[in-house]
Amino acid sequence: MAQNSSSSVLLTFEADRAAWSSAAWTPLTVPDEAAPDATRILGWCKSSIPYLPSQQRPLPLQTLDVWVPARNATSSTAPPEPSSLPVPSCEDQEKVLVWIVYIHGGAWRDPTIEADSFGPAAKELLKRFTPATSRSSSKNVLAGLASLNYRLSPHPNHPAPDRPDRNVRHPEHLRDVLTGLSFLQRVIFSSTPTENIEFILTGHSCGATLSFQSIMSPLTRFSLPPNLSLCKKPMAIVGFNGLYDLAGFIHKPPKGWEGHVPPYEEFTRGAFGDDERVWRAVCPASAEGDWLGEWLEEKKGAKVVLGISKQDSLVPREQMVVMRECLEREKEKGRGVEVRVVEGDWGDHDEVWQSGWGMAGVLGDVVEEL
Ligand SMILES: Nc1ccccc1C(=O)C[C@H](N)C(=O)O
Repeated sequence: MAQNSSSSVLLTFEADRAAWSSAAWTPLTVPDEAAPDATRILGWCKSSIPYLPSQQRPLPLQTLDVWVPARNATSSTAPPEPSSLPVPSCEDQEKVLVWIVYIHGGAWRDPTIEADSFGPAAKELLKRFTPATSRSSSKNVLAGLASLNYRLSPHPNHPAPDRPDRNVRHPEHLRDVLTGLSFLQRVIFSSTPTENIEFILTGHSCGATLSFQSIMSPLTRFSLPPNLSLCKKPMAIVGFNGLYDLAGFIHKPPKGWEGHVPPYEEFTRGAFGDDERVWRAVCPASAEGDWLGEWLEEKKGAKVVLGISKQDSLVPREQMVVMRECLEREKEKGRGVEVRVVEGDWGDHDEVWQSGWGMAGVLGDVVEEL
C-alpha cells in the first residue's frame, strides 16, 4: 500500500523553491460514505503556482495547478507544508510513480478556459487512485496531477489590450508549456527519491496539439531555445477532441463541416499568423520530419491514445483519423508506437472536461497499463 511521505522539495534554485512555496496546499474533499454528514480529504491542491520563478512579476497565465492524493482516507486535516511535495512512497519496485500533466484547450485564445478546467477529471482520478480505495491489483501509483496555463492569442470577443499574457502568437504558447513542464519536472525530481517516475501528457482540443508539439525539437522546429527540450519525455500522450491538421481542415473540410472553416481560419491566423507553411509545421499530422522517431528513441514502448467525443460539434472525427493514419504510416516504417482510439459518449466538445468522468476513465486506464 502506498503511503505519503511529505518530503521537502530540495530545489537547487532558491527562486524555484520560492515559487513553489508561494501557493498553499488546500484540501480537496468529498462526502464521506461512512458518515453522511462528514467529508473526507481526497487530496491536496495548489493553484496558480508561477512557473517562471526568475521573473519578477509573473503573468497570471504563466502558472500551473497541482493535485496530489491524500495519505489515506482518515488523513489528518493539517495541510502539508507549502514548501513540500507529498510523494506516495512506492515500496514495490515493480510499480511506477505516474504523473499526469494536462494542457487545456480553447483554440489558443479562449480566456474562459484555464488550468483549473482539469478540476473535475482530477477529482475523479484522485477518487480512483486514492491509496485507501486504490485496487491493490493496480500496477502503478498515481503520484500527482498538474494542469498548465499558458499565454494566449487575442480573442475577438474578449479584447484585452492591456493584458500581455493574452496577446501573443506561436511559439509563445509552446514556450510557456515547455517552461511549465521543466519547472514541474525540477520540483518532482528534487522531491521524489526514485527514478521510477513516468509522465502522461494529455490535452484537450488545441491542448492535444500542444502535447505533441512538446516532444518535438524546440530549436529546429520552432526557434525556441534548445534548453527547453524536456529532460524527461512522456511515456504516453493522450489527446481528447484534438486538432491535428489545421491546414487540412481549412482547405478540405469534411462533408458538412464547410461552415466551420471561417472560425478555424480565424483562430489559426490569430495563433500562427498568415503563413500556411507554419500551420503545417505546427500540426503533428502534417509536420515533416521524424518527430515520432525522436520520441521513441528515448521512450521505447511509448503510446498514443486518441479520445474523441461522439457528440463533438466543433472538431470532426476526421481530425482523429488523419492523426491515426499518420502514426500508422510510421508504424509501417518500423517505428512501433502503440496507438489506441477511444470514442466515448462524452457529450459535446467541452463537456468531456466539464464533467471529467470520460477523461478520467481513459487516463486512469493508461496509468494502470503504463
Ligand atoms: N470553434 C472551435 C473549433 C475547434 C476548436 C475550438 C473551437 C472554439 O471555438 C474554441 C473557443 N471556445 C473559442 O471561442 O475560440
